[in-house]
Amino acid sequence: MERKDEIEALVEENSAVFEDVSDQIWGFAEMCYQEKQSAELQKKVLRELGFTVNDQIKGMETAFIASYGEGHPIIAILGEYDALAGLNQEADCTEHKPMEPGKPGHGCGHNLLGAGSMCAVNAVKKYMEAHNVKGTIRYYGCPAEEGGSAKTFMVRDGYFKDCDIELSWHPAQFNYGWDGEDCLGTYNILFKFKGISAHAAACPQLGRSALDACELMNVGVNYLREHVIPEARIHYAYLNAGGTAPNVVPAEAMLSYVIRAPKMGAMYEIADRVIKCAQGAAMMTETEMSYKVVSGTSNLMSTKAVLDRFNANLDKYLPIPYTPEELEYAQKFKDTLDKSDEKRLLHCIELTYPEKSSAEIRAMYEEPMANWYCPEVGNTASTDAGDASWVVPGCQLHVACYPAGLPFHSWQMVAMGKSSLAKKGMKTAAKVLAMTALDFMTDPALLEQAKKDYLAKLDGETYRCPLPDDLQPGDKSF
Ligand SMILES: Nc1ccc(C(=O)N[C@@H](CCC(=O)O)C(=O)O)cc1
Repeated sequence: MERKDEIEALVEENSAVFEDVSDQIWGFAEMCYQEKQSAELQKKVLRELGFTVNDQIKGMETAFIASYGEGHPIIAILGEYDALAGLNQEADCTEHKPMEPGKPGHGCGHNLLGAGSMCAVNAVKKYMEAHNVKGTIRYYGCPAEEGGSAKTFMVRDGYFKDCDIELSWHPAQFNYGWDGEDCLGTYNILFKFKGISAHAAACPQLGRSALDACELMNVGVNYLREHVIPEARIHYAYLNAGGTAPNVVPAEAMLSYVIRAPKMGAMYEIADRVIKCAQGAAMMTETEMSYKVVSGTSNLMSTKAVLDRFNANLDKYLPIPYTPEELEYAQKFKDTLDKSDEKRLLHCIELTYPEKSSAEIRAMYEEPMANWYCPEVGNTASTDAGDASWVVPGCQLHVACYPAGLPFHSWQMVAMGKSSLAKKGMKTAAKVLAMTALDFMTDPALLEQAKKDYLAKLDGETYRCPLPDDLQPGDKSF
């Protein structure tokens, strides 16, 4: 049997357990570093399948590394399983309908993400056993992708040091290996202002408002936005607005800023300018300002040889065999979307299929699911898998689990997370990941090429970890 068919069979025959893991994690919906049940379930399943589990990962109770085999090549497949705040939603429901309002939900498909990667390492293990393949396959159980940058800590603390290749995937709206060009590095800084409280009517002249300082900082940053590269993003939230009483001058207030840019150098420069806005605001209001970096991720450095293998293997498993019912289901969710994104999506298809007429492009766009290869451009996102890609040759795969245009971090994405359609995407991802892992495990020349491509991509740059040396995972105390 061809390897492609053998992997297909291994994924399909063993998929029930991973579909169940995905559904259970969807239900747990645990956030940033609190993924206790999600991690326990995955460790239990992987141990039962014959993997050795190391869960003594520095500072992270919900991280672990499961491995099978020994020696090089060591291939890492990364998994995530954290949920997002406030996105709770009833499964399969085409209207926004929280089951428990305010509770978290899997709005970025991480229930499928971790389970799909587990499904891939299991298929690789079974293939290695059957064909006596030498090497090591690992599953990296990575918590807190959403704002916790767990992988960045794992890179900083040396957990990727001996890997030869790292592979990841993300549930998506299109099918493609990600070249990482529109991936942005992130830097999360907390700003604290200390003022002096006073009676706001009796002695306002004695008060110094920390809230005013925050507002002036935000105004300063609003002006700054015009003078940074257009790809940059600067977003913020109030963590403490200084209280709820207008008649008390707020003595303390706090902001959380996330600065993003496609190149790390540009990101650090913009961060320095944001800090200047904070200093200026403190000077204007005679308050004291301090700041702390609490998380950070690097842009994705896709290795060409890995990207090419992802796309070649994706081609082997597309189109995904959806049933008419699944396509009808997808269309119902597609109908809930804002049409204003249409131009960008049509443009993505045009770029990939320049030989097609505009009527053909439109017809492809109108399909309920994008069941073909097409890189999505302009959907800028960040990921802590970026840090892994700076230290090990690797890449991130995208497989459609949702219709084109369905936004990440939306109630629709939560609603579709348990569907058979999304699970077909998960299984397709597992097949492509497993095939790609085996390509690198069994072909030394290809592995060598990946190392060359990785160095070429770095082009002499070295990795600078965006996290302070002494920062602990999940520590947002300030
Ligand atoms: N292939 C993808 C990878 C990451 C994301 C994503 O939404 N990431 C979050 C998390 C960012 C972080 O790492 O802190 C974001 O951009 O806000 C989306 C698609």
